[in-house]
Amino acid sequence: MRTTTAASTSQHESEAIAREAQKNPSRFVYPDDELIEKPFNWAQMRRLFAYMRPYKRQLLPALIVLIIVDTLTKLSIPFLISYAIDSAIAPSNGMDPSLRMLYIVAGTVLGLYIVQWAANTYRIKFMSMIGQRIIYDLRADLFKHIQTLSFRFYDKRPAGSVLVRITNDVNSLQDLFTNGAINVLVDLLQLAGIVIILMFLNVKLAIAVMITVPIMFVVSTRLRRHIRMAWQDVRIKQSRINSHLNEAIQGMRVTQAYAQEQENMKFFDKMNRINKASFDRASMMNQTFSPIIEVTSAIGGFILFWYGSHLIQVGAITVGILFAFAQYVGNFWEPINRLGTMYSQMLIAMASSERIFEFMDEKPNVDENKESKQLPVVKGDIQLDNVVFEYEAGRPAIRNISFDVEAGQSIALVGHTGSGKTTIISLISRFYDPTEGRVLVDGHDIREVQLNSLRTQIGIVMQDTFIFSGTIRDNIRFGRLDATDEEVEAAARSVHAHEFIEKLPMGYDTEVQERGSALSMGQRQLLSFARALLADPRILILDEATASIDTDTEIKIQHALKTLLKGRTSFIIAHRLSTIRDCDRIIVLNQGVIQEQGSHDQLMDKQGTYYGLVAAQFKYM
Ligand SMILES: Nc1ncnc2c1ncn2[C@@H]1O[C@H](COP(=O)(O)OP(=O)(O)OP(=O)(O)O)[C@@H](O)[C@H]1O
Repeated sequence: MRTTTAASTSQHESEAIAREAQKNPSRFVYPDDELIEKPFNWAQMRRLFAYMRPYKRQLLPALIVLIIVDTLTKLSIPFLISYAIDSAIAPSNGMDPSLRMLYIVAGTVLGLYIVQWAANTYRIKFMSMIGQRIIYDLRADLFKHIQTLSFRFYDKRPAGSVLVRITNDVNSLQDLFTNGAINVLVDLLQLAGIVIILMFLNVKLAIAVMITVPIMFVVSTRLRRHIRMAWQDVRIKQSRINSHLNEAIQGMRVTQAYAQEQENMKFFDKMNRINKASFDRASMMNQTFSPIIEVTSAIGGFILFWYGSHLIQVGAITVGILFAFAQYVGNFWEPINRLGTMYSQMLIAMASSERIFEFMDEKPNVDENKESKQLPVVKGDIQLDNVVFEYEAGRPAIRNISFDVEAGQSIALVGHTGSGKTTIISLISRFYDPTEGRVLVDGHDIREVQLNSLRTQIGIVMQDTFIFSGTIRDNIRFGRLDATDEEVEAAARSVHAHEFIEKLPMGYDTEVQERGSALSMGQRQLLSFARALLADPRILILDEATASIDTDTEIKIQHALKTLLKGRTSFIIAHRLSTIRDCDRIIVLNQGVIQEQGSHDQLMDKQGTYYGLVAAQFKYM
């Protein structure tokens, strides 16, 4: 009954969500969240199990010992008991019952149980240790890889959906590695052992009790696909919740400022309920495995005792053999049941590993190859040669941009919002590759040099300065990790950050929270100036970097900027045009093309777009 209720509730909700999704698609649909249906994939399993390879040496001997101990004890105990029944309790050959023999067998069985218990305890401990290491490796690999992925990758995906793959998807593989993998071997071996022994004891009875196995196999095979799909659906719902949570937490200030908490809660609640319904459905399907096994084992038990007692009556088997059969058949369902659980675990692992490997196979759009050479220390000449760039195919953000910048020059990029300023500096930093044309630094096409050697020579100060959790000192030192404390302080002094840092409770050792929420925008900006100065790059990019600094600080910083820019090629994007007056050249962009360029005075004389922008700013001052 419950299945129907949960399923119909979920369907009802899904329809409601789908209707809302049509009205507001961007909040629901993430491009990588479509249900991917692929057949059970051995290549993928092999790839996953390749993570066990480094531990092969530790794993193999322990595995062999454990398998032997566990399987042998499980297989020999019923045999011993059956022997005790037939030769010590109720001898079928007319001899007297032997109490001594009974004690010996009972003692041996007890000993075997103890050995089995010890082997199992060791197996669990050992596997959980190895399993944790494998998960650690997998997570490290994934993180290492996503760090190499380009801006295009992150443009397409919400941060939460990336997060969920590193956390949830990797976690869901834990069970597979800590319990599953090794159990499969033990269980398969035990099954084979039991079948052989049953056949050896009595072929007819063995066939009779195993008649139910093919029926069970067919039923469970049919269930497979549904279970796998259901678990994929759960992951998708979870990914959506996480993506939404991430967005909600980041946008909490805006939510509270607009008093939209209730609206947000309603939205979250809906997603949460859908997630729960999806989980209920999947786990319910999962649970159908056990009842199938139980019913089948009950039928098997009935056949055993019905046909077994008939065989005793006709003298084909002894009571001891029937007892051994009962024990073995009991032991037979146990591994099958576990294999069923294991199969579900594999299905979950399939869904998760599919998503993990999808990320791992994602190639960085901005890549280097074996021929990429180290960019030598540059002077700072920059050339854009007929550059076109499209974020989305067919919609160029910039078109046919060409300009030459000599080392040491300062260039301002000016233009209305969306005119392509940030795009140009993203191309110079090689966050993206041009769709057409080339970007050259000191005559080297930047696609042909190693990324690291390029980026270490470029310093970028963005408007939305990223402050990491850690001390103020750590944050400045992020520019150059081997800088001494004195160098950190000197950089801070040069950009007038030292004054406010000194006033903080612990000075340079003050801990700033993630994203520097306890610092003002202007203070964060000063920190990033110090960070850039410390890095001492040949090329410096300031993207709206002075926008959040008050006029008073700005005057101070203008001097600091002069020091910062001296001898470096620099690109400055500023809406506040007073800050770029002294630049060697001002490039005015309009809808992705260069409209005019020249010095401040030249452009003012020309009375074109730049003149219009300056006049407009004056008017509102
Ligand atoms: N990640 C992106 N994906 C798709 N389109 C983008 C992306 N980033 C920018 N664009 C588009 O490219 C064009 C140029 O954007 P760009 O950010 O370079 O403008 P900008 O001059 O720096 O604007 P602003 O002054 O507002 O920062 C715009 O039309 C913008 O919508």
